[in-house]
Amino acid sequence: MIEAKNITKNFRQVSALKRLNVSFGGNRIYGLLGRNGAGKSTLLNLIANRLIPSEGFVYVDGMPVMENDTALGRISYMSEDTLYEPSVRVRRMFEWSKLFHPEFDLAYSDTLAEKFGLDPRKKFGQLSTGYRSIAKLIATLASGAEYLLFDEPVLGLDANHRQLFYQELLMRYAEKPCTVILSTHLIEEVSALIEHVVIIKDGSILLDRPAEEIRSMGFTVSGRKEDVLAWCTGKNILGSQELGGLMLAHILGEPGGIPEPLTVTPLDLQQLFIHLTNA
Ligand SMILES: Nc1ncnc2c1ncn2[C@@H]1O[C@H](COP(=O)(O)OP(=O)(O)OP(=O)(O)O)[C@@H](O)[C@H]1O
Repeated sequence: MIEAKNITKNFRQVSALKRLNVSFGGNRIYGLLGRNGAGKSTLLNLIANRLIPSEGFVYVDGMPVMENDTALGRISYMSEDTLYEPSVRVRRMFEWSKLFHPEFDLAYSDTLAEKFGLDPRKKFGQLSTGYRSIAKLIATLASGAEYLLFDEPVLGLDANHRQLFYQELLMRYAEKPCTVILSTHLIEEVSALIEHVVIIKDGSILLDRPAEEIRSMGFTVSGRKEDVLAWCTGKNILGSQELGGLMLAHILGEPGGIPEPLTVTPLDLQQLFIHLTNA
């Protein structure tokens, strides 16, 4: 279990995290969501001991992460920042990772490199933006760590590579149980993967719930515009979309008795996110 207890992080005038308490564990896939500047990267950097909290502590399986190689060895963190020298070849980067993560699976990283079309003989600095992300993704997927942290993992990846990453992540997760934290703005793309949602707003936790529970907080009703509008009067509407004569309305609460011509589907995570983080 990763536990962030009473964490405050100040950068001069900016208070990035404010007395935040959150935990991640139980071999689940977490979606760490929040608008730009909410504090997601700061939280991940604190968990991975790349930043020191102004107040509070981070524990991994009961051990403080600060200057604790055993605790840190259980975490593999793919961050937006690049820690690798441009002159390092990709294969060498994987070999170095094995020094820190003894369970690192070099055969698996080679297989992944082939699947993504990444040439492991290339120097890190010669890679395109997308392939730099891919090299870092592979290093985390193959790390063998118990906790896999991804900060904007698919930044710069094309649609095919994004899909491949999600597939490989699920395969890795199925084969070797681990706790995954995915910080991303692509909510629709990851909503099927996420089992637990943590939303940060202005440095505090706004929502920390199983995805299933969130989906049952509301529903989406669709049908002919006039039927939807008539039925929705007086309901707690999060938002709506129109296409031709059809309309989708996202509503908080229980569906109750919905008339025949309308269709009900589970609430979309992205709609709820927009509603909760807009104010
Ligand atoms: N090194 C730093 N120095 C000063 N301020 C910082 C630093 N790092 C982060 N901040 C500030 O802390 C706040 C949280 O930033 P953070 O990068 O954690 O947000 P985020 O949720 O990851 O945002 P995004 O989705 O845009 O990447 C922001 O106001 C940011 O400007």
